[in-house]
Amino acid sequence: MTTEQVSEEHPPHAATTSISVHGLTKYYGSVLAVDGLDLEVRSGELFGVLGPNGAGKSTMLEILVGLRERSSGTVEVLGSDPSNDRERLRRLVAVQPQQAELFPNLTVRETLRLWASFHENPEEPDSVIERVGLTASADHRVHKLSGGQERRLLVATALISRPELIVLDEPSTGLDPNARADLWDVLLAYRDRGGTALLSTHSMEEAESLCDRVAVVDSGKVVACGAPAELVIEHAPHDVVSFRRAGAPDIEAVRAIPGVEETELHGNRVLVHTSRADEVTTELMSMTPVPQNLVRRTGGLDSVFRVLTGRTLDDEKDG
Ligand SMILES: Nc1ncnc2c1ncn2[C@@H]1O[C@H](COP(=O)(O)OP(=O)(O)OP(=O)(O)O)[C@@H](O)[C@H]1O
Repeated sequence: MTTEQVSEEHPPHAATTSISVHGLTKYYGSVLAVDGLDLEVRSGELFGVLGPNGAGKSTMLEILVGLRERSSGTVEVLGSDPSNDRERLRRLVAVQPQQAELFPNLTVRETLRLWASFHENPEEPDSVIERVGLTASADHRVHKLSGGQERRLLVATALISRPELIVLDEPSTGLDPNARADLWDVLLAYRDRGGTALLSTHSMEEAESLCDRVAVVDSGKVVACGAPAELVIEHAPHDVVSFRRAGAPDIEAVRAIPGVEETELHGNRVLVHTSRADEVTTELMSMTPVPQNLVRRTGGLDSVFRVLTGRTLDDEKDG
């Protein structure tokens, strides 16, 4: 694709920042859902908001696209305040909520023709169908599609308006690994054509595999922001060797193994942080009793989240 095609597809926005949020706060009655949140999304990036259930992700996205009023703070999306300039943003921003509804008896092509009719300068439905990998299913009715195909059709309904920005709330929840990978390819291709995407997720794998930059949120606040690899190097550079807590070797003996930097009890697991995972694993396996269900992994965004909040991405907000 040439540079001219890119700019034709998504005329560059004057600023290089697509979304700018400062001190965003949202109360539901006495519940503080978003707590002084700051965020900046650059044009042309795939930006992830990563956090556990209840962290305030959906609330934040809804405020950004003008579906919900904020309690305080400033928000600028593509140069507009979503509270005052909904009409303009409706033309430039496509939104995919957690639960979107399609008409089950329409075919894929009919669905996209219908969605195209809502917009002034839509894309050609067949071209979008091809881009999301649904050409072979173009005449299939929506109720016959697999979960992954349906999700790609939803993204297609968002792409049909040639949005400058696409906002997706947990786009791959409930999909199997292959369907997720297909969906990620569609989003990456959109980004490569010059589009900007903001998505929420509670999957560290999705954030690591898909996103250029990630804001890690907890209890309505950004606790870290950056490229996934940078966040891991900064906050969780060690490997983690973990094993079942029940029947584990004496924890003091584990701590005494050369190379063990830190040990942690988490749920029913013992977590051992080390930058010498080979030697530590060998030592652990020679102990009595032998650690059970031993797993070794390099630090990832889940470790970043745990280091910064003391909880895991699977924890509920008040869990
Ligand atoms: N309409 C509402 N009325 C009252 N409280 C709400 C409402 N919507 C969300 N909340 C509360 O606000 C907090 C943030 O919820 P929100 O749905 O924004 O988080 P989330 O990170 O998107 O979680 P999930 O992944 O479960 O959707 C939670 O404590 C939630 O219970």
